[in-house]
Amino acid sequence: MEKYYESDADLGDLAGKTIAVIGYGSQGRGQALNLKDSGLDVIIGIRPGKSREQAEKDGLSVFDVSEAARRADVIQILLPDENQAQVYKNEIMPYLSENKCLMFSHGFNIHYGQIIPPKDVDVVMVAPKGPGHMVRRTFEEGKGVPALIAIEQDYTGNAKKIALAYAKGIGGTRAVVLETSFREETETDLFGEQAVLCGGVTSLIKAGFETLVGAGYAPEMAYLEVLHEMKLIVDLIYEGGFTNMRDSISNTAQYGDITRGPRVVGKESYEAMDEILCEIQTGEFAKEWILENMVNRPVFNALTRSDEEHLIEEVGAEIRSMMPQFRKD
Ligand SMILES: NC(=O)C1=CN([C@@H]2O[C@H](COP(=O)(O)OP(=O)(O)OC[C@H]3O[C@@H](n4cnc5c(N)ncnc54)[C@H](OP(=O)(O)O)[C@@H]3O)[C@@H](O)[C@H]2O)C=CC1
Ligand SMILES: CC[C@](O)(C(C)=O)C(=O)O
Ligand SMILES: [Mg+2]
Ligand SMILES: [Mg+2]
Repeated sequence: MEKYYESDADLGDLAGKTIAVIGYGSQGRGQALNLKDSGLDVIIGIRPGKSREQAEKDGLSVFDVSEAARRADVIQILLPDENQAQVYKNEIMPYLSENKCLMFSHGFNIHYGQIIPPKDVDVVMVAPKGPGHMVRRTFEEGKGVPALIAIEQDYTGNAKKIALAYAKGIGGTRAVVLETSFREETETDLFGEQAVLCGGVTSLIKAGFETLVGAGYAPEMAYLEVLHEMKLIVDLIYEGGFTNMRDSISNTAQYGDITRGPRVVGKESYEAMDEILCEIQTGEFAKEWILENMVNRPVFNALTRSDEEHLIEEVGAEIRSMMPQFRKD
């Protein structure tokens, strides 16, 4: 894979260009503030509401989406994936004139054909591999979150330079920028969040918690054991891989880890992962998610509510309120 660092990217490639960040949520805010601090000309396209108020409070130039799209040379779409196609069609496409650059941080809408841009624009991706709040926090600490770039259309011949300059502007080249394709980013990102990072982890934590509480242990004990300590263990893996984590834990824990772990994530889990990946590759998941939004998200809402009401959330809120590190005041 091609890898890029600070010296491979030139902020000058965005000199004189206006970047419109469309949407001011997790990624929108993080990326826009970093771009501004990098000295680039950034404006925000957003509907009236909470996000718009926040962007104004942050001192950014704020416009309706269509006006921002009209003014911009680079249009970075950071709306929820499920809203992008409609906003694109009504408020962006009419202003997407020749030579502009259409940018994404996730390939869903391009890869699954929900947005089909005209041929006379660049279409690129700059996708930080981390939550938007961390994109901002890490940048403020003088570091960066790794990012992916992908080039879907290179009409101007400058698409890669623009993508690299943008990645530098948000701090990505301070870590590393990898070049991929829209397909590879979309499929791996969906798989990662469903099977491992979000779906896998929350299901694992819930299963451990329910097993301990079901066997009569105190919910507070179960929470500290399977949720609170999760971050401490994952931090060690993040910093230096499995070996680093295993250097830190007891030999008893390590023996339990390597002999019992594969029993928890066994054949059935591998089969489920294959199935989930297949649903992503065939577009079945994308179709399900698009249709779910068309009928006002009955499954999304019911399952979210049920998890919000889970005992682990109640116990967690109580325990965190006792710990100074979690107090917001
Ligand atoms: N969350 C993350 O960390 C990551 C996200 N991505 C990708 O980045 C993109 C943005 O995701 P994310 O940052 O999570 O999105 P959020 O849900 O956090 O924010 C979406 C923003 O879009 C605005 N918005 C929603 N609908 C409209 C509309 N119809 N017109 C105008 N503005 C609208 C929201 O404003 P309002 O307050 O008015 O609702 C909000 O400011 C997605 O493609 C996602 O896959 C990629 C990597 C990580
Ligand atoms: C892991 C979830 C994510 O893919 C991300 C923060 O990278 C997302 O879509 O939010
Ligand atoms: Mg992701
Ligand atoms: Mg994602």
